[in-house]
Amino acid sequence: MERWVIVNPAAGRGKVGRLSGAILRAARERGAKAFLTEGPGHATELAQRAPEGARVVAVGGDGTVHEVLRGIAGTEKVLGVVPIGSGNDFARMLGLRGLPWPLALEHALLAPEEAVDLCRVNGEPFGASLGVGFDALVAKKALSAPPFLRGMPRYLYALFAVLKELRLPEGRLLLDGREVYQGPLLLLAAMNGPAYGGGIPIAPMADPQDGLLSVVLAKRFSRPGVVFILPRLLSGRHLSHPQVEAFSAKAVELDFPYPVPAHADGELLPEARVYRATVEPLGLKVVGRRAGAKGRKPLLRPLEAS
Ligand SMILES: Nc1ncnc2c1ncn2[C@@H]1O[C@H](COP(=O)(O)OP(=O)(O)OP(=O)(O)O)[C@@H](O)[C@H]1O
Repeated sequence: MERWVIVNPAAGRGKVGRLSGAILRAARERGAKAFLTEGPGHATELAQRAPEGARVVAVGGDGTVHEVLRGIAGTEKVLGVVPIGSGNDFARMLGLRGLPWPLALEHALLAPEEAVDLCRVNGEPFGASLGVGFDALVAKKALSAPPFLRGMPRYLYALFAVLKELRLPEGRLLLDGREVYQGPLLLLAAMNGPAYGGGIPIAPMADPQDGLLSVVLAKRFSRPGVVFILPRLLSGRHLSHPQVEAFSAKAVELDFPYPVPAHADGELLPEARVYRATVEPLGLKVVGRRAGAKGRKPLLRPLEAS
């Protein structure tokens, strides 16, 4: 089996760039082909070029994983991850965080494969998360924040800028073809894993092997309402809020009277009026780690057992 390692030097706010020489060397010493990405979209091209059945390891954060996933979804290639990004929610979903990179690389290259659900939105694959509405608006606003703001201050700036001009769209939500909501909508998250945005536990109940999307709907919120729910969201206590509802479904359709921003795995999608998300149960081969994690109940069944 061929092993390809795709390293994004821009991930982890430059950390991957500083380590890239050592990572490429370590990968090649273990018999893998190793590549540095040259810009956005390159990881997808490289992953597409890997031969059928290859193991393709993404070194970086969720953006890198997302790009590699776009290149391998629907094939027999296996996705491995060395999480060194600023957001590592896909790795978190697989129980892969906390290993120093040399061990994470060793694991990604050599550990047995498992399978998780493969999700798509408007045809585009995603690994851990889809967010429509407020959180995507904040991510979009962060792109145009003053350049001297970085990390958390950049997101706080974007959050308050979006809050200032908050206007909730009217949304209509259908789950498995049945309308479950029509009205003002702050955000909708359709999740394969429990967290997005670098560990925000928006859907603590999500299980990447249940063949379902875990859906969290935040309905009518005022500006102070958004500010007050944030600490509850950060500690996973938001689901009992009267304007928040949780569901699970195989198919999610959300439509609006005008285009509303959305992100998949933290990457902004082309803005659309209608978002349709689906799940292919256990449709993605990955190298996970939950089964072996210390003191943890195994959550990912080995491929043979499914
Ligand atoms: N060589 C490159 N130069 C600049 N950007 C690149 C390069 N290769 C990939 N990228 C882009 O880097 C972005 C960030 O990657 P990733 O999300 O993996 O890292 P991160 O540290 O979690 O970053 P962020 O927190 O900004 O999402 C991706 O959107 C990807 O398109």
